[in-house]
Amino acid sequence: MSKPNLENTILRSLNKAQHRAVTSEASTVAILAGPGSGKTHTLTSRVVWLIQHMGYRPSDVIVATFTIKAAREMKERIGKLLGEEVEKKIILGTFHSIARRYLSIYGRHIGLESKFNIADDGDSKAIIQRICKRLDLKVEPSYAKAWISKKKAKGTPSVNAPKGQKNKQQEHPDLARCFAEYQDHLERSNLVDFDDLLVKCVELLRKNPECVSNVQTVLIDEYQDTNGIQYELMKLFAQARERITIVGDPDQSIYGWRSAEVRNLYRLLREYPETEEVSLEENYRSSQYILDISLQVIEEDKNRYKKVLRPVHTKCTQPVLRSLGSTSTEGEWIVSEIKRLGMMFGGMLKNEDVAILLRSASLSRHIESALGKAGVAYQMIGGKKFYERREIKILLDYLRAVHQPDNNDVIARIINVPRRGVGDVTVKSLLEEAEQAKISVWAVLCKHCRGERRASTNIRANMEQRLSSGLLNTIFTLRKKADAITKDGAVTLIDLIDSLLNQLSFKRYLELEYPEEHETRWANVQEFMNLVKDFMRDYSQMDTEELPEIDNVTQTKEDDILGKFLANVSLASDAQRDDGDGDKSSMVTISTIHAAKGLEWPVVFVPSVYVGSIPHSRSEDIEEERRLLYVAMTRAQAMLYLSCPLYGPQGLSNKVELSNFVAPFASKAFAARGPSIDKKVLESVAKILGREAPPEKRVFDNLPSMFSPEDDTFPLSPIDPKNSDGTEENGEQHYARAPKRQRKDAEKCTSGNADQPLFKTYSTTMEDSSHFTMSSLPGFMTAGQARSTISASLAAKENQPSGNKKVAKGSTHRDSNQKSLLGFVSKGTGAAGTGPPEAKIGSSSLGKQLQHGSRPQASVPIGISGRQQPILDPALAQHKLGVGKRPMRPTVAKPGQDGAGKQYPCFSSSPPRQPSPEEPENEPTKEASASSRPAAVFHSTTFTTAGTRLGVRRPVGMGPAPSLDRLRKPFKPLTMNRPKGR
Ligand SMILES: Nc1ncnc2c1ncn2[C@@H]1O[C@H](COP(=O)(O)OP(=O)(O)OP(=O)(O)O)[C@@H](O)[C@H]1O
Repeated sequence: MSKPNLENTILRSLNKAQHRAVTSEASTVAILAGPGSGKTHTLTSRVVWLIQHMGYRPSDVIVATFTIKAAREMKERIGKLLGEEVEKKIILGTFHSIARRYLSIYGRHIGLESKFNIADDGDSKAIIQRICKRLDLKVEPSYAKAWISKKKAKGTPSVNAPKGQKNKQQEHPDLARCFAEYQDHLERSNLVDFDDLLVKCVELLRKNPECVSNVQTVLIDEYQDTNGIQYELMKLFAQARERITIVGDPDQSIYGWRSAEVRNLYRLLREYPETEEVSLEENYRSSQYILDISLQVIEEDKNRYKKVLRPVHTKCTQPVLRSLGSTSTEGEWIVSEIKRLGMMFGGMLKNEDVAILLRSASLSRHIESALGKAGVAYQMIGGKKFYERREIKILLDYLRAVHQPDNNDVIARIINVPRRGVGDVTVKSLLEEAEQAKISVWAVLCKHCRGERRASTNIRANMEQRLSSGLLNTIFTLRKKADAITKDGAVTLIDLIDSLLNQLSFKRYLELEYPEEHETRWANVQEFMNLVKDFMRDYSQMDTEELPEIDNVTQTKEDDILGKFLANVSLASDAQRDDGDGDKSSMVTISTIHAAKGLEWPVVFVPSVYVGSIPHSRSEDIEEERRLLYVAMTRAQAMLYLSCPLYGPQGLSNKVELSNFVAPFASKAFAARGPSIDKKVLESVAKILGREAPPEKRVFDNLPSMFSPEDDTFPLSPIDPKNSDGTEENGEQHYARAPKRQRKDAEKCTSGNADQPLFKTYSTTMEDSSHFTMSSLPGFMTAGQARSTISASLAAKENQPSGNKKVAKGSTHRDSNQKSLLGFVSKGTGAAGTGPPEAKIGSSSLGKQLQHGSRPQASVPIGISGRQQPILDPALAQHKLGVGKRPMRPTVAKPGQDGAGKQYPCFSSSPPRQPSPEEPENEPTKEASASSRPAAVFHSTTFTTAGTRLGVRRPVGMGPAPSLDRLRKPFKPLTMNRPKGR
């Protein structure tokens, strides 16, 4: 590309403020702007401008980024504009990589050999542990390591010469001693740790400014996250000409725990008073709704550096704050919403367009398991998949060994965990010995410990002793316990794992092995316990897995609970495994919020927005937590979903409250459920993403049968089991899972109080089938319904009045307060008003509503007190739909009706009917629309009956596929009116 052309290309892609920043001739330029305002874009353009237009040599330009990913992306963008040859000459990378480059070339000047090695985190930890032990220092090695690192990161004068500077440390004198010894060790070994890369580079450039005498300009990305030593380094890089450009956003400073200093911004403006400040005020990333709501969150921080941020995009859809009953329901809802969006956007939104951003990696388990169950591929950024985390792997290995000790690999992995002084050589010789004797390693160990085999040279007697008192005893004890596990719960899997944790002193083990992150790892262990609890609850209902008995074929009763648990885990982790060669682009991204910085996705979910999660219970800086939520929300381009369960991962003992960062405006600013997707939404999302909206016909044609186009599969007001019937025990069952036996649950529900929404606020055509004439169609009845119908039919023949009598089993008499099917038809009567109100999400409502398990259950009309009740009113029992009769055209909305009613993309199992002029009041009200459901699903019976093939079809006479707008016409009950509120 020729020079003027390139300049044009660059400048054309910029708005006015960006243009000013890119072409500024000031020595120091500070671009301070909000998320999505094009800071990175501007910085990249400035690099190109300075090289192309100002004629700087690429090798005289330093560009420092915060992450390797950001460096890579910037290289790519610059490479495209200037060519790879030019791009390669630019000194572009993270602070650490740039520092390493200088040290390897000029390190000799400060006594550093050019071939120095880098001590990684593990090396540093081991060195410090050895020092503390050797010198008997009275400090925790982990604390000492963190202390040393902090000292270095701050860039204090002591960092270069810690030895002998006794007055610098207020803390324990042993810390200073440890620091000095550690530094001494690194120097003797020609090692440089991560912090030293920066510290030594500062030392080099202070003493030898000529090393950077060529540097024309220095540009820094994500400036708000630089720490003290990085600030010093920036100044030293730029010392020859003092030309610096920084881009940053104080609202996105989220690395305080890594000694990042927001104060560096003020320091820069103070030390370089001539700095030209440019603010970028247009947000190109997010919809207006997303931006507005994110700003509401951050503006609560009254001490922040205020900036203007205007959306360039339209409102699009209102961000969602969804209330769910439990963390597992939350995971399931996210998956259902991802799938719904995929379908309703006709393939325009794919899995790779979705990110689930978590405050802490330990929250990922429910999400991972829901995605795994649904077969949705995902990738993790900023954290390992749950089952791959070290602490979880160890526990699973132990359980596997307990279950099947002859598994050599497992024994080899745990033989020295926790440390038992068994090295690789011993393990190798054990494996060889086992192989020669053709027995398992476990058997070899047992023989050694019983004295039946002589210790080989490598397996010394004292080691045998250690193994027998450690590994062998642990496994033996646990095996006994595992054998005692029974389904009745006298000894449970939880007891077994508790005992395992005790035997291994696992918490202590994590503290010693992972001094800096033992709390997170222990949180994962607790999460693992929750997983086991979930499994145990499910297990008690696992009778469905039994196979029917066959004559003369003996069955073995499967009561191996541990085995079943391990098999479940293996299957789940297999579903979660990255397919190495698979198409990574079709994966949903799960990321920590920290790791999502600087990135963007069309759709973003932020689960577990509750106090304790965000703000995090262990965080010391509440405003940094607020900024984290802000960063998460502003990653979203078109659609943003926040969610909050009633209870945290520990279940009923862990009731949570909506995060105070969103609570004050939750009810006004957020929608309570995912948006309806119509043509307008399709087009506005497409516009934001710069994509082509799919034709409506394609969307429509591809909707599968039994598909609900609305976010209505989960209740808007989840039932709080602790409030539902007063007994926590029941609640626990309720909360844990949607009970398998829906009848039982329905019975429970009928005894609730009318103030609380005992029923789910959603339903499907299938579940409400008993309210439709469809129930009377052949092949669409349960046995119970059939029995009731027959009885009802007989009763109708006898023309018996329903009366007020109590209903006996099998009787066709209705209870006095039970509405007949016709009762539902008559307007304003019956169950109207007893249904739950539309959920209002807010601090007051969240967590107070009742929660109803995780999956839809059959709803039962209020007043029907048990399964014996007739499902159909006698008068209607004889009502038949003529077989083969074509369903009529669904109700067409009248002009002036808004879209608040129900949508109609597919067909109900019930035949549609023509609008009736007598029934204007029966139009669903806004309230009713939440609880009535879209006629979005249909049953294959519809098609069988109508003599059509399976699949989404338009009824005869409907003409071409309706547009999505058309589909959004208010739902009208098809053959009868249902009371409001249901
Ligand atoms: N002038 C512009 N016109 C159109 N799109 C732009 C413009 N400037 C930036 N963008 C687009 O806006 C989005 C956000 O840009 P960028 O990532 O540079 O923002 P940022 O300020 O660095 O965001 P964050 O601080 O959140 O990381 C990108 O998709 C980018 O291509």
